[in-house]
Amino acid sequence: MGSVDGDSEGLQADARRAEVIKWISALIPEYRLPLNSSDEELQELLGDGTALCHITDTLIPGALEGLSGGYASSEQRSGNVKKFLSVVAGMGLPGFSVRDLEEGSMSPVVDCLLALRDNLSPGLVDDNSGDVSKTPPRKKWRVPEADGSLVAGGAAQGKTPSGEDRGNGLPYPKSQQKTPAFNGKKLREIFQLKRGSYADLPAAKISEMMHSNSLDNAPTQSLLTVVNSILDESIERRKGEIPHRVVYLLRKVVQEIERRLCVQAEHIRNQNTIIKTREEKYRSKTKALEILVNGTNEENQMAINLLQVVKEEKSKIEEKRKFSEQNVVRLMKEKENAENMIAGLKEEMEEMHRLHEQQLGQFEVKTKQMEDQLTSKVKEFELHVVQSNRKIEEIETASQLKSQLWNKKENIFQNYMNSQQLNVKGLTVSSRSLKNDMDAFQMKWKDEMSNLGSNLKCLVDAAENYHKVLAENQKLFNEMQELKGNIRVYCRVRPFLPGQDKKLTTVDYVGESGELLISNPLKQGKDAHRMFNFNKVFNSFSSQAEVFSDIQPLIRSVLDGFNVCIFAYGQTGSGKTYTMSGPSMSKKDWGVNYRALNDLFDISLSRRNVFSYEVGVQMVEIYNEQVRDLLSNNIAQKRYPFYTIAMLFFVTFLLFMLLTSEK
Ligand SMILES: Nc1ncnc2c1ncn2[C@@H]1O[C@H](COP(=O)(O)OP(=O)(O)OP(=O)(O)O)[C@@H](O)[C@H]1O
Repeated sequence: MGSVDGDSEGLQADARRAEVIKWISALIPEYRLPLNSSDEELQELLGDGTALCHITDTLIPGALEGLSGGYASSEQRSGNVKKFLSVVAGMGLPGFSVRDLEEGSMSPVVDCLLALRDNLSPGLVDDNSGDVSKTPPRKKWRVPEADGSLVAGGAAQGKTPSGEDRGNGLPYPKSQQKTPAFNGKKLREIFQLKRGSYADLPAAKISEMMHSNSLDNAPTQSLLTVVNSILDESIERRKGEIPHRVVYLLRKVVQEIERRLCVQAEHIRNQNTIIKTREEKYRSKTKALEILVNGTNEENQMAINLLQVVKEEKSKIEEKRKFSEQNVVRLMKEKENAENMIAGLKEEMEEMHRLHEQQLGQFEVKTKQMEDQLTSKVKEFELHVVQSNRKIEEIETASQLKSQLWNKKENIFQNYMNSQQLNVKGLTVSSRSLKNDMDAFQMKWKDEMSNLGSNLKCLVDAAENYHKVLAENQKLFNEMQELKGNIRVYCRVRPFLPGQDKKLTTVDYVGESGELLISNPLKQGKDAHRMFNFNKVFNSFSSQAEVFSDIQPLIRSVLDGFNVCIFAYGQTGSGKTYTMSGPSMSKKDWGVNYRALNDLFDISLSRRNVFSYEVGVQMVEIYNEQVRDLLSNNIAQKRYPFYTIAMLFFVTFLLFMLLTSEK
């Protein structure tokens, strides 16, 4: 029987564990486990307490936050499991020890969780009994006995109507905590009432209770017990009404609870302010520490720099030390050399001393000999002196005579020298003035030469530029001529000759742009008027100069190396000779030929410093297919044959007359 009992107990434990697993899976799907999971698997899920905290947080949001605040003891903060256990204990539910969970004895853990489920989420219980229609048991308000924190019977009940979080317990004044002695007698009586007896409370009793301060002094748990009891009673009675006085009592109790919750909320706000102030302080401290760290870094950097400088100094000192060591070695060598030298010098000195003494002996002997010689010579000299004195006297008298003579000569010479010096001075003055004149002349000459050089340079530059500009100008000019057209046709209308009828003109209109309208009165319609277009039409009043002005630019092109041909064409008497040569030799009447020659000479004259031109003339008349040289006086030579080669006509042996000027 014992083993059967054991098996049935095991089955019960499995079923309970499966229930717990099912509940957890329904509550938090991410913790889903197979229903037939073992104790070990459940232990693995719940072991670190995270899942337990998660479950608590889901069921009672904010319950764990309260525990980490000022209402939880230091032991309760140590771990997630302890937090969970503190909440469970606060709700008056059976708990388990941390060790149970650590050692894998899951039975008390399962019991605890099932109790929690029954207490907080009965809706999640899979009720197989079919009593689904039953009203789920109302979640009850309870106050944890250990720390006095208030725990709501459901997640939704953790909030006040204003949305303020009231999930945490209200701290009671010390005088009120777990001291039923403070509860009034009336209230104790009410708390001791059995279920179903609140409705029957006499109004006088309730009123008395309301007027006393028993509600203010009552612990929150007692107040909640009253609320729970009244609500339970109202549920049990179903449609039965709650007496008005009980409702009044209920409202009063609820108001008291709300007041306490408000006080608690205020307290939490104060705590928050304190925490923020502390946070602010910590921030400022952190900043100060950062500044300190920065300062330390700078000092470190300075120390490193100093170390660097010290290293450099050290290396310099090392170098100096090496240098001084080398110096010492060198000085030692020099000392040795000096000592050797001193020894050599000493030897030399001794040798010299010896030689000196020898020479001294020789000198003494020589001195004696010399003294003897000197005394004999002094005697000779004395004799000589006497003779000399005599001679000097003779010479002095002779010299006096000579000096008188020389003085006379000197005076004469002095006079001559003075006159010569005056002459020299005059010469010097004149040579100086000459020299100054020469210098001034040289300076002037130099200035003029330099001016001449700079002018010459300017001239050369100008000439170079002139050539360039001239070339450019010529190019542009000839391009312009080309643009105007290589072949141009001008028309000149001859005026009526004396005696001609002026009314018979056929020229109707002469346009500015070269249009010429000719009318023919003999014809009708379209043929009565004919329009001709030329480069330009000169009317009967156009002067010789006007006609030449349009041809003039081409003459310049000739001197720039271009070939130009100007010829007049027209019937007899139309004015060709008039236009090309002119009616007379007066300058005003000059035709194109004379004006062209005049221009050729003018331009060649203006360019004479740059170019030299030769101008020549040939004059030919072709009349009745006969060529005549108009410049030749020889009548026999006047006629020349045509040679026709490829449609070009060449005239040979023409007289070429070189011209020097237009005259
Ligand atoms: N523009 C003019 N103004 C005034 N008179 C003109 C003009 N043109 C021509 N004449 C005159 O017309 C006459 C004929 O001119 P011109 O001799 O020049 O003609 P031509 O064409 O040379 O004749 P030909 O072919 O026979 O030699 C001349 O008396 C001349 O003075």
